[in-house]
Amino acid sequence: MGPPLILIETDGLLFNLLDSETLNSFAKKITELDEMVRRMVLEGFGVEKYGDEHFESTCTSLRINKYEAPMTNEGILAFNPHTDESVVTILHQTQVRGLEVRSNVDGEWFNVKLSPNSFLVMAGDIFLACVNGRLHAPYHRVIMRGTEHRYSAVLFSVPKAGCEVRTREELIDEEHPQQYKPFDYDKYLDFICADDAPVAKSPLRVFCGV
Ligand SMILES: O=C(O)CCC(=O)C(=O)O
Ligand SMILES: [Fe+2]
Repeated sequence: MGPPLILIETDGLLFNLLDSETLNSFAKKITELDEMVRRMVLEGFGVEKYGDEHFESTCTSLRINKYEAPMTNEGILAFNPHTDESVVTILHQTQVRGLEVRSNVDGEWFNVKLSPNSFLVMAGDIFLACVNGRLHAPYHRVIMRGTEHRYSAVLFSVPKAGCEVRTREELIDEEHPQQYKPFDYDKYLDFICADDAPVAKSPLRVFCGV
């Protein structure tokens, strides 16, 4: 279950998304942030030499989500728990909170409190596969409460259609045995979108775990 895709106004930053010039410059800025983060991670793992190849094989897309106000203070699940099938996800939410991330330590869900001018950067399944599982792709969901609609803007970097995803050899060694077999991104999307897709904390592991 996901929220409807919309292009609509709201308060603050996202208000201007109706205006295509602002939308373009907003998308450009967060695309730059996405690129910077990805370069830093590749550098951090000492595989920056793959940067050009990596960027040539990926693209980005921006999605604006609207969540209807549930008109109750009981938490309503508005987006099922999942990890993103992206390389990197960059998320901005308006003043209505709702995003929750599950702690890797004790499994507790905690509310993400972003200041109005900040963005949340998360690794997705694809980055995990590229670096042999040596990043954490957070399990997250959206819980709605109260009388206000919620909006979020999310930039996903993803492999281009038909691109193979594989772990960089330099990141596989005795201490870090290979975690994922190479796979075709489109086939992974088919797998997670299928009616009988497994409900798993890491569908990637089910799909191509070694
Ligand atoms: O709207 C949000 O805060 C989360 C959206 C999300 O997780 C997604 O689009 O993958
Ligand atoms: Fe997500």
